[in-house]
Amino acid sequence: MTLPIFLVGARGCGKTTVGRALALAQGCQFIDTDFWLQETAQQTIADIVAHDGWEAFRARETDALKAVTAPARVIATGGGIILSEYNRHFMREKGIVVYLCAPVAVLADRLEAFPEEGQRPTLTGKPISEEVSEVLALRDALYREAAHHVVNAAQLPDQVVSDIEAALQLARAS
Ligand SMILES: Nc1ncnc2c1ncn2[C@@H]1O[C@H](COP(=O)(O)OP(=O)(O)OP(=O)(O)O)[C@@H](O)[C@H]1O
Ligand SMILES: O=C(O)C1=C[C@@H](O)[C@@H](O)[C@H](O)C1
Ligand SMILES: [Mg+2]
Repeated sequence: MTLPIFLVGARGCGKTTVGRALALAQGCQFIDTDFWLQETAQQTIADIVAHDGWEAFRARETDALKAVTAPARVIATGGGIILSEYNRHFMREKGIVVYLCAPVAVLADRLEAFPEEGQRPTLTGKPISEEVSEVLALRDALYREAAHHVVNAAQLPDQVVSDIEAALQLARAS
């Protein structure tokens, strides 16, 4: 049985982008909790948060995580999935968790270029660079706590995929 691979990390670290490429390289199915949740709800995340609040969104996110978890899948998660202790333990128990780690400046540049506000409503009400810095400072330790592997996500997507595959291979061999 091939364990599911969960990609975690900040908004803009490339979980969706790298996840698609990794799934292709591994011959696995690709699933994204944000996409699954929005499709199932027939609403954007911004609409869910505006109508029901962040707490309701977080509950739906845990439901999405549980629903999409299956063998032979690469699962791109939402940036805040690690806020829940339940989710952190669930991912570590059920599969292999990879933290795509990138510095604030790289994340902020990507999010400024591709804001996708329907999927990424503001978390703090502050400008992007300030928000990324503040949120990453709070979450970095949680991404690391959840992760079996940490990779440098500031590289080109193909290089990030190669680094993940190398980490998985090394772990399998040891
Ligand atoms: N390694 C990379 N190099 C250059 N650009 C990238 C890389 N990874 C992602 N990007 C770009 O950054 C933007 C955000 O990437 P992506 O949507 O994959 O991030 P994410 O981690 O899934 O974010 P979220 O947590 O909001 O779902 C995209 O427009 C993508 O093209
Ligand atoms: O970092 C976050 O808290 C979020 C990231 C996105 O992937 C979405 O899951 C949502 O906008 C929340
Ligand atoms: Mg994504």
